[in-house]
Amino acid sequence: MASAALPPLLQTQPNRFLPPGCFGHRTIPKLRSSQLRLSSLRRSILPPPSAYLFVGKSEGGAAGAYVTGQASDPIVSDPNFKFDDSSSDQPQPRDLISWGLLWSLLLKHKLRLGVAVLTLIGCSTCTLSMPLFSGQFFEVLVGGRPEPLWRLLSRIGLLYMLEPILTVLFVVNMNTVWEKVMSTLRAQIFTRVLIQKVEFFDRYKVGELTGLLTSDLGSLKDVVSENVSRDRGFRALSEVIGTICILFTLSPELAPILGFLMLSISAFVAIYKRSTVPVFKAHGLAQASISDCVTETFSAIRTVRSFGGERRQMFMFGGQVLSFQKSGIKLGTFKSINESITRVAVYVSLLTLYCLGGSKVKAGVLSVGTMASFVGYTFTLTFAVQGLVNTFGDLRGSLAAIERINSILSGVEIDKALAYGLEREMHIKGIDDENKKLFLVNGFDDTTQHPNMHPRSALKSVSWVCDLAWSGDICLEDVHFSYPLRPDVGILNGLNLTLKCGTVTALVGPSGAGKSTVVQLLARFYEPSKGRITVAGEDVRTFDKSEWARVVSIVNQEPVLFSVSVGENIAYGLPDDDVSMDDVIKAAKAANAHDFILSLPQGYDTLVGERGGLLSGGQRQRIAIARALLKNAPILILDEATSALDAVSERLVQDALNQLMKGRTTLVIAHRLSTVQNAHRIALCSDGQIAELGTHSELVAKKGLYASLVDTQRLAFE
Ligand SMILES: Nc1ncnc2c1ncn2[C@@H]1O[C@H](COP(=O)(O)OP(=O)(O)OP(=O)(O)O)[C@@H](O)[C@H]1O
Repeated sequence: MASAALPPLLQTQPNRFLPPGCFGHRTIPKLRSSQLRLSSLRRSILPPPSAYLFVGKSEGGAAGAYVTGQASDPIVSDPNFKFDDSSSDQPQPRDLISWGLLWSLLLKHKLRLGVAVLTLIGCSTCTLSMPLFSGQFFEVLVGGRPEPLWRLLSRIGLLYMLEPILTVLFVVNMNTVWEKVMSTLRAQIFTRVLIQKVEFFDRYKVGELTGLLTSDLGSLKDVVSENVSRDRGFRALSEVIGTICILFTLSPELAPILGFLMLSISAFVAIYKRSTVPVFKAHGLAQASISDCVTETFSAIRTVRSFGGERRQMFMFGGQVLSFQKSGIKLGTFKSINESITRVAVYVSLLTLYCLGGSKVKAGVLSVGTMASFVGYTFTLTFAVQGLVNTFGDLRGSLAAIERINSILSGVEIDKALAYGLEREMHIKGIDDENKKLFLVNGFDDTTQHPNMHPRSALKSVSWVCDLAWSGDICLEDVHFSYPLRPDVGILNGLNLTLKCGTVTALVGPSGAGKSTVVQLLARFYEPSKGRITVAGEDVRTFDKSEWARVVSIVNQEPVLFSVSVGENIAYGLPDDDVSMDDVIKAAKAANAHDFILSLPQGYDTLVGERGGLLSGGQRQRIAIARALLKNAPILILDEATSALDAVSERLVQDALNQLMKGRTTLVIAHRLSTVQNAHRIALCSDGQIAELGTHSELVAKKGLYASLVDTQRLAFE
């Protein structure tokens, strides 16, 4: 099909294939006051403003043009386009968080940064002037300075007034800039995790990923927000530099003593820097495993209870707490050694200063005032150097956190078909608010920020995927597949299966045969390693994944609900649209869920608890069906959707499913063969292939594996 003949991506068109009673998401009216607001569920990630008109060239010379400003999607298709995710379009891994990136994010707040720098100079100048005024004060007292005392005191008073005002301005501005930078980083890292391939989530635990966004980014945040006080961070640095300059001006002979102090401390800091990295790293990892253990324990609390696993979980948690404690103590020891060495260096310097300076004052070479200033500056330097060392410690922790984030997220596991589709949508569905700006960062990530340069800009137009799915068969052609984490184990070995349009195909077979794997491939959580999946003859890889997600609905044994209200869970069927309450109720009625929802304490506003834990299995299932009804996708996958239910719930859910299946291309996976005997076709999957195919009676008559499975189940029932 030529892309030019395709309907524009944004064109609002009623779906001619909609079964009666279902809801086309393009035609849902705008949000009214009585409608659900889904702001808590909706998040947007948006493109660079510069990207509204561009022409790109994919790697390997595949040309692709993409003009988003015209509310259409004439993505030029390249007949030679290769669907190889693994080779040519893989960018070289590079650090996700780099100094360059942080700098470019900071520069987005030039004005505030400018104010922060000026106020930093101002308050540091005030601080640095104080010992000088103390010296003058002593000079006036001993009569070495002819200035009246009140004039000097009024100048000191002005200084004392200015310093806190400038400090407030510095802290507020610096903090605001950093908070904004951190929000952008958080949003970008969240997005980066979100668009990883599914195997990434097989590899990393939720706790580890949570740790990236909480503790790791937290330590990066602290490096500035915890270091804006007087004796830390930039102020400490400016005070160290300023103090040394003043000391050299006041007394070129005494200043080298303090210079030596600085050198020795800097040398220590350098050694400290090298030696504490592994300790910080271990500390961060220990913290991540604590959060991992907490997440796992509490999310599986019922399993823990039912097995009496509390003691085991306690010991597991205790072990992790102890290793966190161990690394924390080690870290503390490093810090204390550092502090002591700093202090020793300062005390030695002070003592030297008293000896040398005292003798110079006695000899009349140095005034009492200058000597008093010198002592004052030594203390200023003491605090500033200590603060600087602490800041270096925090910086070390942050560098270790950045290293952790980079080591997890700088790989090349981005699901490019998903990222590209998401990005393309963001070009179109702009939301002009602060939320959008969080994701609008030029140059943050090559893969997601420059769709014009993306090899996938050569993908064909996607706007007709829905039409194809409503009208064409789905074919799995010679599909081979191994899970990325177990590449040597072949799960599907040349599987061929056609899901005829608008009919129900059941996939049955022994446990481990690969039935759910077929579902994962149809949902495009993974792509086949060989062979292809087509819709009306088109390879599904020609469509971006976010568009494909709109045409496939999955209802499985354990539907996951979000911890929001019942209504919002149903409306999640169309997460990007404003869904009216009427449509939610219609979907709930069709799913046999309306009556029980009304009996809940707050009806559609009742919160369902974490993962829907406040509802029964059957209720959760019917809400999931209502959600799928609202989604109105042409392809429906039911993966053991009723297997966990009792007889009454099963009947209610089955009625709802019958409603949902009408007119859709449906794949049903079930162990209980009685639930699929009315399917138009039954495919028996064995060893990653379709071994038998036909209607129930055909397969029973064949007396093959299916017939023996039926017999086994009948015997078990009797
Ligand atoms: N994410 C994964 N990574 C690695 N291997 C996996 C993964 N998921 C499933 N497998 C393996 O793939 C094989 C097929 O699993 P699949 O879930 O498709 O079987 P099934 O036919 O649906 O089984 P059942 O009827 O018991 O649900 C199994 O051996 C399983 O261990």
